Amino acid sequence: MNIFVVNSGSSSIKYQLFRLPTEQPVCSGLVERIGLENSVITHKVFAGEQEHVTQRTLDLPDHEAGLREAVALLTAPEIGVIRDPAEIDVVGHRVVHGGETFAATTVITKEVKQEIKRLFPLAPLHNPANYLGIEVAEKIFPQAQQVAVFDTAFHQTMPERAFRYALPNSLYTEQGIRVYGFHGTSHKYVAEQAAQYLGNPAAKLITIHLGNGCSMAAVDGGKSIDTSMGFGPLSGLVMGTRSGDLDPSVVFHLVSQLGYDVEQVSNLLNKRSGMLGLTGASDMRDITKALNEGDPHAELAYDLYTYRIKKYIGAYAAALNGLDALVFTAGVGENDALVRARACQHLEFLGIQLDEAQNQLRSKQLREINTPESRVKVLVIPTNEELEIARQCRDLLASASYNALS
Ligand SMILES: Nc1ncnc2c1ncn2[C@@H]1O[C@H](COP(=O)(O)OP(=O)(O)O)[C@@H](O)[C@H]1O
Ligand SMILES: CC(=O)OP(=O)(O)O
Ligand SMILES: [Mg+2]
Repeated sequence: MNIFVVNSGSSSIKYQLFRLPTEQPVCSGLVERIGLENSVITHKVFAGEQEHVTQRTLDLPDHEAGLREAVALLTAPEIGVIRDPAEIDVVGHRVVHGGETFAATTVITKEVKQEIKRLFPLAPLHNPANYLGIEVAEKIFPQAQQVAVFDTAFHQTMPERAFRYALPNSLYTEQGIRVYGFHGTSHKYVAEQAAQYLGNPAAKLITIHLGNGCSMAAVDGGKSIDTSMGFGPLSGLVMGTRSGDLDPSVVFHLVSQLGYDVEQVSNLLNKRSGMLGLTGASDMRDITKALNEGDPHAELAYDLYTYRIKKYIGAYAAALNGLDALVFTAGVGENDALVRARACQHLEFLGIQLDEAQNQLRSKQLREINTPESRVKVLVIPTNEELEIARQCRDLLASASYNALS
């Protein structure tokens, strides 16, 4: 079974082609800096231990252009891994917001697409990109089964005290206003990897996903019990362009005193805040460069970003009533040693001791970056949302409920 997985992030598209039951991908790719100057597509084809890399710098104005470029490489005469798009049996899509409707992986129908569309206002940076990915994939792979895997699904195990807001009950019961949580596919994947590494399925973990969007989860025995994003992917940590936690009074002030309308508030908090608002750049590599050049805005932004992570570590250690490991993952979490060092600074009282030399080492493998004495393990685990999505597509299509339907 050929499963092509499409993960449309807010600034990137990641894709992998799996020929199941083999879990090693046939090829993978990353389209970065979509909508910015000099987008880059990096396409890797795997053959045993060998890896053939093609990289192109070009201007990709949107996700559609990015996905079309990826498919051109999939079928390219010399490096192509398929001859015809018809060889793809299943396209697995990451969909960020599934609301209350989707607690599990779902075959995409017209009704499912309508619901994903209805949720646009709750995830304005993501669901439109995910939806577009589905529409483009339906055109390119018309014979394939299209499947959606939702970021929100993993967090459905949260207890009510964690997922409810202190608002009138009817806003939850009638309008579905509650914490949903996001990046669930990534939190689930790295939490499983960590539990396996620790040899402890009951491990108490804090998973820290730092990409363009950032979130943390408290995971107890494989179940999410709390997470930092909420009704939409806007609350919690400081992100590339999103503010994270904010007193709603700021919104009242923007509207009543500064004349903002809803669209402008959403645009400000989703697209012009976070690291971009503080430094003028949203990509952490650009901010690190500014930091190294002594830019005071970059210094403050780093401080805010890492202090927020540290506060959530404290909160989740309390929520979990103990802690076995911290797990850093995603673009920033896997690569930025300074972020990890500052987020873990002065947490010795919680049993967290980072080993500075281990922290500096670069690797694409799971690694331990705590000192030997550290009571809590600090792990860097490369996330693999695409593999997790492929597994869920496989399980859904093999399930009795799917086969009863078809
Ligand atoms: N080597 C690196 N050092 C620091 N940050 C990095 C590095 N590589 C990637 N990043 C950062 O990771 C972020 C993107 O993470 P990613 O998980 O790919 O995001 P998304 O899936 O939300 O698009 C960007 O801020 C980028 O600068
Ligand atoms: C939900 C979310 O923030 O996703 P991303 O990190 O891909 O932007
Ligand atoms: Mg991502």
